[in-house]
Amino acid sequence: MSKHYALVIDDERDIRELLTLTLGRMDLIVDTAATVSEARQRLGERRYALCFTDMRLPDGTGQEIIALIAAQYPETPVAMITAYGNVDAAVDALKAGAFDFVSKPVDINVLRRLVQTALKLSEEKRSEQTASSSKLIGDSAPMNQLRATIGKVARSQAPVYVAGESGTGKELVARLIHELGPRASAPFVPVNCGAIPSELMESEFFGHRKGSFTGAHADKDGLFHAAQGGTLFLDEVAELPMHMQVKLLRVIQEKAVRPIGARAEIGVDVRILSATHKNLARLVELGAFRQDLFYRINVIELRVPPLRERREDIPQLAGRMLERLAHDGGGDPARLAPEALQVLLGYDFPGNVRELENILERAVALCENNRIGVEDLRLQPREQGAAEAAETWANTPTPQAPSSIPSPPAESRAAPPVAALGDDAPLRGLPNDLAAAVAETERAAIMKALEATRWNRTAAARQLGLTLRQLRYRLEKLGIE
Ligand SMILES: Nc1ncnc2c1ncn2[C@@H]1O[C@H](COP(=O)(O)OP(=O)(O)OP(=O)(O)O)[C@@H](O)[C@H]1O
Repeated sequence: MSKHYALVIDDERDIRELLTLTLGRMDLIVDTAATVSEARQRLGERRYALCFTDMRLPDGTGQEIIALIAAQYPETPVAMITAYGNVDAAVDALKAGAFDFVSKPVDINVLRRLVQTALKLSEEKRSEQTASSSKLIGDSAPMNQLRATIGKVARSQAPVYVAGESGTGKELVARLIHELGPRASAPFVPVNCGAIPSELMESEFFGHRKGSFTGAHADKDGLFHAAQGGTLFLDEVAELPMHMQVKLLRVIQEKAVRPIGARAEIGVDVRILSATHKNLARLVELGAFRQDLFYRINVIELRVPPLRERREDIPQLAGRMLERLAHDGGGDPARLAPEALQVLLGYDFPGNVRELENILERAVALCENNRIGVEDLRLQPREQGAAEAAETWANTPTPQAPSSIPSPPAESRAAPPVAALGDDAPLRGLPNDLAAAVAETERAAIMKALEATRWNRTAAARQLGLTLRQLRYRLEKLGIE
């Protein structure tokens, strides 16, 4: 049986020694920490089966430790060490998320039971995690090959660039690389580079010090800090503005960040994974993405194949998705009529696995007697969608389709204007009506694009000449689900 590690956090040496000795007799290997910051460091270094923490520590509280573990190492159960008879403290600890508490002086039998339960708990949580690793569904040759590659790259520390069309599962792949690697017990921090306003990017990535700019009311840690010891996943990396590309390159090279307003740099140990549905190499050729950064993040390239290149995965994917939908809704899984499956097998899925999910979710809501027929899929005969997706992939950026909503200039991207319509907008004179008319035209154009792309927002945004973030903003504003 493999050895289990426990972490004891207490500023009293006697307690640390006593617990080390006692837990050692229960076959646990014990590390100790006397402060919150030491504990943070230990936790980043290995995966613990169990953790004990005192309530009051020189630089913080046990509650902080519990919160940290719950957020970043959820598979590790924490027990609070409390003073004998201090019921309130014990209750507070449990409320804060501790799985149990031990009172001082420590009763060895109580401790033994606690350890047994904790180890069982930790095993259960771990197997839940492993189950999450098996989320990548599909037994086709390309998927099996992808799985094998993921296994290999997970062990390395090299940056990986995950390429593939929208909805193919790039984020899922990035999560697996993290979960199967040595950083699994540290955080996986996904960040959608297209969703952060350009002017906030530096602060989001590197953090800032209080007072370093208007609105910096308190110190803030950045995403690199949040991913310390773990993995930072830069999704939609092609959306990074040039000035951030330069800064990011520096951080990757120096392995250090300097929060805005800070004097000193802070060392960061973060593995970088990145992805985009765009053709990054092509963007480099076009001068829209820095070549040096491209080489840095693209040490290993992994391609996630579109669904139409692995149609044999469709039945299994659909089956598992219907089970999940039934589980969420609390009934039996819906069944696909053979003709409906046939239609799915022949469809090109421009929005890939995400689109299949959407189609099935809608079909489950529409179908009768839990049986999904062809009509419940609401698929129009043959679309050029897939051809379009593939073309974007090859020729990024695609020529913008004539659109009634032109893309706003870069500097206005943080807060897209309510509308930026052409001269043909139906203007009706009064200011109130104008706003309503603009909204109406905007809604019509968006709905048209969404329907044409089967509600694939990324593809719809592209068709409208908007970034995904701009489209999301408008959807929210117009109250479109
Ligand atoms: N092989 C797969 N098995 C199970 N689920 C999958 C698979 N591939 C994708 N999915 C699911 O499809 C959805 C889209 O996946 P994901 O967000 O990883 O795609 P993506 O390529 O990152 O998309 P985008 O480029 O739009 O960000 C998710 O709900 C994901 O769980």
